[in-house]
Amino acid sequence: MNNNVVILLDLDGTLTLDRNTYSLDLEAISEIRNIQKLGVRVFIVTGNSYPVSRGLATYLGLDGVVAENGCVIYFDEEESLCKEIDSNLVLEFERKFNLKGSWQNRYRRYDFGFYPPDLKDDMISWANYRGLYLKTSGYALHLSYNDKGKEVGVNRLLSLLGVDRKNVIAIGDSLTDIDMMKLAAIKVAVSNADEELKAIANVVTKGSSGEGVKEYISSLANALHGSNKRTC
Ligand SMILES: O=C(O)COP(=O)(O)O
Ligand SMILES: [Mg+2]
Repeated sequence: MNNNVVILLDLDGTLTLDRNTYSLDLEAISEIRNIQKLGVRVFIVTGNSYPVSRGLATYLGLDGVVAENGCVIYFDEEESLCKEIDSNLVLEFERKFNLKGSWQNRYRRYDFGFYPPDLKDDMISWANYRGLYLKTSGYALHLSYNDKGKEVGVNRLLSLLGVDRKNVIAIGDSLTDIDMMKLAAIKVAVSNADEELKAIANVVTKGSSGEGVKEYISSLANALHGSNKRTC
């Protein structure tokens, strides 16, 4: 059994049917179930809030989560890793740039989401002047004190897991996945991913979003099946 391979899986735009929907790709989830039977552990690594991410991981039978773009992790225990943003500052940003706050913001403490997702220079300047950082996932703008994004939570998770980086696979679709790719030996971008992510990936799937996840995980399962047969 291969119990030291870890998959870090982005959610929106990766495990979903496409980058313009929140509907999950059920065939990709079925492939995840199969590869977990081979001892591979799968974690959701997302910009979504902790309750949403942990709830989803629980019901999908995944091994844990990194939520709020790296600021909260759950693996056996919950850990918070970033500086909280004062709610008045969140409101000031939302009003100043006439944005719509994510419905999940009431469940967030460190990384807040806003729509539309388009980054503007004046927003970045406003944020940086206050020691804050602004990123876009393509789904939403994200404001936080964490400049390293998902890398912060993934770094902590991997140290808790004690896995070697060579056994870490990361799969994503957007700019906010670039940070976590630094900690993975295999960097997978789905075919409809942002160009900047594809540029640093060492695998680009043929399929888009969930189709790409299904394609990659199915090929990985076949490879692990083959290696398990050889070692029996
Ligand atoms: O929360 C978002 O904006 C997108 O979430 P993701 O990191 O799962 O793509
Ligand atoms: Mg995404």
